[in-house]
Formats: sequence, C-alpha cells, structure tokens
Amino acid sequence: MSSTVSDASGPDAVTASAHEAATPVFDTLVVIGPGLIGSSVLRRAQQKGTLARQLIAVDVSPEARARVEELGIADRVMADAAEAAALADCVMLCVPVGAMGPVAEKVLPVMRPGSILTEVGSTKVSVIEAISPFLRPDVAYVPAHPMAGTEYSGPDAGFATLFEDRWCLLTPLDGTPPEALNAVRTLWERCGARLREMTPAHHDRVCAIVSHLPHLLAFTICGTADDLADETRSEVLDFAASGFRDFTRIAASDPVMWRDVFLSNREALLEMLARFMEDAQAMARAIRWGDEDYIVDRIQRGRAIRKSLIENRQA
Ligand SMILES: NC(=O)c1ccc[n+]([C@@H]2O[C@H](COP(=O)([O-])OP(=O)(O)OC[C@H]3O[C@@H](n4cnc5c(N)ncnc54)[C@H](O)[C@@H]3O)[C@@H](O)[C@H]2O)c1
Ligand SMILES: O=C(O)C(=O)C[C@]1(C(=O)O)C=C[C@@H](O)C=C1
Repeated sequence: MSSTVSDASGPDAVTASAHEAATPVFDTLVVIGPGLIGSSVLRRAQQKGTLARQLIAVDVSPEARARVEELGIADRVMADAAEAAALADCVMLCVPVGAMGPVAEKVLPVMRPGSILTEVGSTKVSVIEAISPFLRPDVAYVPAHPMAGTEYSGPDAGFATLFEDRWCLLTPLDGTPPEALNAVRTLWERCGARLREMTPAHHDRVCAIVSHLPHLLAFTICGTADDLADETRSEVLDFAASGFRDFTRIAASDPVMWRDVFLSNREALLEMLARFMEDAQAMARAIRWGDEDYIVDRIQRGRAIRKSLIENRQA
C-alpha cells in the first residue's frame, strides 16, 4: 500500500492501495517520543522498510535523543517537534497521554496540508479532547492504541517484534477520512498487529478493565506488602514467590505514564474499580461463610480465561 500526500489538498488526497506491499506507507514518518512504543515503531520501520522512506525521531529529553542516535534507529533525530512535523506526511505522537495535547498544539499549525496526525495513547476520550481544539480540516487525525507493551520504558526498551500478533485498536472520529484511516491501519498491519475499530468511549471502558485496573491492583498490592514489611519489620517480601512476582512485573511500569493513564481515564477506571470491589466483597463473604461453590466457580472462571488466552496466543 502506498499513500501519497498532496501538498495542495486535504486528507482526501491520501491515496492507498492495499496490495503494493513493497511501497512504504509514508514518505516521512516523524515519531515524537521514541520510548518503548515509539522506538519499537522505528525499529520495525527500519527493519521492514515498508512503513516510511525517511524516519525522524523527536524527543524533549537530551538523553533519549542521544540514545536514539547511538542506536541508529532513525535517519534524523531532532529536538524541535514543530520543525520536524513540518517535514512529515505522518506525525505519530508516542508521548505520555498528559503530553498529547501540548505536543499537538505545537505540531498541528505547521503540519503539511494532507498529512496525518496519529497517536498511540493508552486512553482515547481525553486524548481526543486534548487534541481536538488544535485540529485543522486539512490534516487528518487517526487515534490508535497498540495493545502491546512491557514494564520497561525509553528508547532502549523497544523491539521490532513488539506488536506482532497483538491488537491495535483504532478509534476514528466522524470526520476521519477513510484514506487516512487506511494508511494508519496498513502501518500497524505492517508492524504485525491485528486491527479492530471501536468508539473512543468503548475503548476506554475495555482498557479500564483489561489494562488500567490490573495495573492499579499491581501497584496497590505491592504498596500494601511493602507497608506490611515496614510495619512488622519482617521479611515478607523475601518470601515472595511467583504469584507475587507476577504482580511486581506490572508494578515496575513507568510512574509518569501510569499517573497520566489513571487520571485521563478517571471515570471508566473508577467504575471498573467499584465493580471489582463489589466482587472482592462477594469473595470475602464466600470465604467468611465457607461458600465452597462460589469460591470454586470464581477460580474456575479465572482458569478458563487463562486457557482461552493461551489458545489465542495472547499469554
Ligand atoms: N508502555 C506501554 O505498555 C504502552 C502500550 C501502548 C501505548 N502506550 C502509550 O504510548 C505512549 C508512550 O508510552 P511509552 O511506554 O513508549 O513511554 P516511554 O516513557 O518509553 O517514552 C516516552 C518518550 O516520550 C518522551 N517525551 C515526553 N514528553 C515529551 C514531549 N513533550 N515532547 C517530546 N518527547 C516527549 C520521553 O522523553 C520518552 O522518551 C503513552 O501515551 C502510553 O500511554 C504505552
Ligand atoms: O505488558 C505490559 O506490561 C503492559 O503493560 C502492556 C499494556 C497492557 O496493560 O496490556 C499496557 C498499557 C497499554 O496501553 C497497552 C498494553
């Protein structure tokens, strides 16, 4: 698939053909925030050569820029987001969700007519709200969210196969031109991802239960265990075997990223947390009254979910 972007007309000028596998989707892809996600896209783009002809990385952090240079995963590394965005036919924001609005405000005024702005934020409603005031009719905006990651962050954490066999969720807006949506879809397909479209609100509810609440629980359980170790001055954490260790992997995730995710998906996350607490109360009641059937039923449901994820190569 190739997408050509006219300088003179709007996003409708982007043309795409799904079968031209060898032609890069974009001419110049600018990745703003080449951390775990952004540097994985760059690595994949470099490895395959079918995502973009030229790769530009932009980061506010001098250390991150130096590291991207050393790793050699972009053709150019720049400090000024606006200067880079003016060269692009696609700008991909890979910064923490709280920085999406301010970065969009910088880049949108200078983006070329007919170009595409996309982002990979873990939440969608509030990111779209933050970006929307700066949108222009001649630049297409395609919100996306690759459901892949690790507990590590920064340019060293990325790898080219991160998105393989993972979902990438697209939440197009009413005005998102189909050609632009198609170009972003092809980019993620070429990263190895499986694509699904949904509304931003549905996205946020789904991610609240399958991603944001599990992180909240992992951070909380680690904090509780740590408090207990302090209070009792005992070695509880020394005996943490694999059950607790599985939580600590998730709890090792980046604090800035997760602070932003929790605050920007506040409503859906609090709703899922309330439901979880009701279910946890029900489990507490079952344990108190010795309700063996309830306990076994809940555990069996957990096992069934794990089994189906393994069968679908998601675990
Ligand atoms: N980590 C995950 O598992 C995961 C998965 C899918 C989506 N996401 C989303 O992707 C985005 C990036 O996450 P990540 O894990 O790659 O983060 P990261 O911390 O690894 O990388 C973010 C990079 O953005 C840079 N940055 C921050 N503010 C900036 C600004 N204003 N201008 C330019 N650069 C800036 C940082 O210096 C850093 O290099 C977030 O929005 C996150 O919600 C994360
Ligand atoms: O695997 C992990 O460590 C992740 O945290 C990845 C994970 C997730 O919760 O599944 C985290 C945030 C994203 O927005 C998408 C994926």
